[in-house]
Amino acid sequence: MKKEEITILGAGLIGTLMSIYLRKQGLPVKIYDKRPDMRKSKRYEGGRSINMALSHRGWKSLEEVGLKDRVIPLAIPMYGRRIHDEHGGTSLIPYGKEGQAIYSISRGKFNQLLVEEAENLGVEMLFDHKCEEVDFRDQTIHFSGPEGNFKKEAPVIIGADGAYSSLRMSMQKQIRFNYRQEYISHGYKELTIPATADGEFAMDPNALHIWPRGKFMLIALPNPDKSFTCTLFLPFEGTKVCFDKINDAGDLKSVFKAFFPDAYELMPDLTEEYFKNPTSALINVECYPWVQGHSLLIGDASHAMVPFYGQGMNCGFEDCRVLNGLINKYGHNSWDLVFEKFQKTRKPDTDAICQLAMENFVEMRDTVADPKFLIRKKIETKLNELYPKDWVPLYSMVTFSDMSYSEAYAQGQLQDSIMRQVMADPLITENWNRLDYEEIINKMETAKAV
Ligand SMILES: NC(=O)C1=CN([C@@H]2O[C@H](COP(=O)(O)OP(=O)(O)OC[C@H]3O[C@@H](n4cnc5c(N)ncnc54)[C@H](OP(=O)(O)O)[C@@H]3O)[C@@H](O)[C@H]2O)C=CC1
Ligand SMILES: Nc1ccccc1C(=O)C[C@H](N)C(=O)O
Repeated sequence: MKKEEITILGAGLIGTLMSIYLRKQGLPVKIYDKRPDMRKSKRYEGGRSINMALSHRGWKSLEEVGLKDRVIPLAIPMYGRRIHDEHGGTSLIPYGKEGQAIYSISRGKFNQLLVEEAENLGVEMLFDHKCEEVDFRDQTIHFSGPEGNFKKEAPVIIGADGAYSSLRMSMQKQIRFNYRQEYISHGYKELTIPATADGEFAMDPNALHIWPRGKFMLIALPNPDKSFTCTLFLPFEGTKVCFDKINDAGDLKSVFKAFFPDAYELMPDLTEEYFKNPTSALINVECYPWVQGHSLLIGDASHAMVPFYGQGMNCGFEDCRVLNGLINKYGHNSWDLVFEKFQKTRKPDTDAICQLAMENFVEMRDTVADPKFLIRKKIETKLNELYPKDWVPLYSMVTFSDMSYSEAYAQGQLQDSIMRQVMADPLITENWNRLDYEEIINKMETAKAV
């Protein structure tokens, strides 16, 4: 039987990785993207990029398509969060066990690598082509491109066209399509800590730096050129420190001097960058179903999450691996079945990670600065050492395993309820090392059985 051509919308990280998976199955694939070819234009240099943190789920997909070794040189390991206090002091909180790290990677070069690999495998790439609308009655796509507007038949469509997906917008016009979007109260601004005059990193390169300040925070992730991409997360308005109240170089300087004094010293271009770079918004999108006829949403198009768990890309890469597994299992001509199974199995997991991503914002900007957070980390690390099968910290389940996100979420809730009881002891700071760890595990097992 002739193999149907698959049309992918979006040449971002997810669309390109999906195309690589499909080509490896011998399927014909075309990708359309509304932007110019990133190899010829400076696509992501808009001052609105947040470095991503590649972790186990992402690496697993890259390994499966044989790309892990080519991505390693683009990525820098970060073994923990380096917390900066208001006086310039720092401390490191490890992410997991010794040697476990998340990897800082910037979007531009990584995306280029995936585009090149896709093209080498025979994927046809059509840049400057915008999907205007999908008509599900006859599976056609309306494009605008350099050759003008045209309509094209597309027997199988995968929408990887991001948080503002055009495929999803067409689905929204169908009946019984559920959609929810939420802009959070905070926005973000990209800033830079450049390499030092002698070409070195200005801070510890193997950590994700956080300046947690309660309602707001600054973070910095390392780049291979020895600079750091920093992201300032502030409320848009309504608080003492917010984007609305920083109107000139003086306002900016007083905020940075008061709250980020050590970072301030390392940012010679702060004023210029701050007023040049846009302030961007952060959106969470949930929708369902993801399927209409032979069209399917994946990646941010189906579940755009806030960036705080560093899982958006990892989750999207896992989407590709799961979808590829289903195609392998049910064959190239069972799209109804494959798409249905995909959305049913995947939706609870993406709901869980969207929720966790929201919650991790509070942890990063606020909780990490509480000395009790460190004690709790120590207790959970010890529980994991003593009972590695029974107690794995939530962060590790999400970041260093491929246990389903929904299972990790449920187990995390359970562990959280036990830890709240443990932490309620007013003498916990002194007593944490003398706790009855077996009793904690038993409590958790009992709660699980209920
Ligand atoms: N670090 C960052 O700043 C960002 C990181 N990401 C990461 O990437 C992950 C995966 O993103 P992914 O799902 O690939 O989505 P992306 O937004 O990265 O990629 C989607 C691509 O589709 C293009 N597109 C949008 N609308 C259309 C259209 N109508 N027709 C054709 N092309 C279109 C987008 O262009 P355009 O961009 O112009 O809309 C973009 O190139 C995210 O979860 C996140 O982790 C994503 C975005 C920003
Ligand atoms: N890449 C990011 C971009 C923006 C905000 C957070 C991240 C993270 O990766 C956070 C990390 N997982 C953490 O929990 O410390």
